[in-house]
Amino acid sequence: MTPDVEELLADAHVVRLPLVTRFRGVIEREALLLRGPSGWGEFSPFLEYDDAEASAWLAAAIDAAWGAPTPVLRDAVPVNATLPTVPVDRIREVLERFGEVRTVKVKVADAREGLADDVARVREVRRILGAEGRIRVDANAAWSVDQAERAAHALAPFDLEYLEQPCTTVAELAELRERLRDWQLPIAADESVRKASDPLAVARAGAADLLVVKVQPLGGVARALRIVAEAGLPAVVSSAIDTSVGLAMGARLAAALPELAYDCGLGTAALLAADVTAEPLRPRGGVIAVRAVEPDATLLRQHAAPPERVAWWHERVRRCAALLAASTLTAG
Ligand SMILES: O=C(O)CCC(=O)C1=CC=C[C@@H](O)[C@@H]1C(=O)O
Ligand SMILES: [Mg+2]
Repeated sequence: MTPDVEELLADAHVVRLPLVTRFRGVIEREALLLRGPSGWGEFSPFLEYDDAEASAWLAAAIDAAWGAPTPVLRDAVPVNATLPTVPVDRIREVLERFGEVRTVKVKVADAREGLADDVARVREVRRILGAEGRIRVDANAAWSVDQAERAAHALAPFDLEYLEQPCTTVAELAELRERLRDWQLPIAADESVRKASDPLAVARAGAADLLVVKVQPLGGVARALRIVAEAGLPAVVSSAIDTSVGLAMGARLAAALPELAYDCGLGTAALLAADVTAEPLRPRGGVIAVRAVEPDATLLRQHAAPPERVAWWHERVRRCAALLAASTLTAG
């Protein structure tokens, strides 16, 4: 059932949550939460995204709040810690927020820094985790093929689990994968899946060893499951720095995947200084639970975005809903 826009906005709440540290250049996260007959959904495309891109995120929120829930195969999902580009002396404090995790994703290739900063951060994470820990790095498409190859060499002593979206294009990823063939350093595709007009192109080109999948940009759990199945590659479910409502959507996807070989990037409630529920989906013992999340009315009020931002989000929902009505994305 596809609700009309008035139904979508009938029980919608716009929140603005502080982060504990800068991430993607922001220190606050805005999200619109909406309630339908199946529960709560989150609509939180980043502010700079255009309506065409944001409308897939709305389809995911509608799927969560109005759709039939997908059957799940597990009740907990192992997660990684996510380390933003903080100075080395803050690493321990940020990682402690995630509790006991065996895997850390380190953000690298920040435009304000150089490779030496990335190496220093990864070295410190390896020191903290010990030899058994797993470390992956995420360059958010910032490197050229040469830069990525150089970084792979510089980071080799720290035994990386994989390199996430080192370069922008599928062709670049394919070339890098070829150059790293003897290194046994897998390449994960993130932006090449979630921002691509064809999310399967990267798999078809043999340009990645695994996919990072996010429920909102892929248009919902069912659509993400189909993409993973058709790609035929291992998948890591990750958040978009969601509130606990969005993380519950991610946990449902992770819990529905037939195989889950990697820890998922769903521990990010630990990066929020506030959440919409008194029981956030924060990692405990290296996992998050697979369960529904009900926002707390007091917290929704306490973290309500200013009226002009609420109006902005409502308009965005209206425009995206119009786009969805004209497309086939909500058809399943
Ligand atoms: O995967 C994780 O560990 C957490 C999520 C995460 O890193 C991201 C969430 C949202 C936007 C992105 O910049 C970033 C990513 O690229 O994976
Ligand atoms: Mg990424």
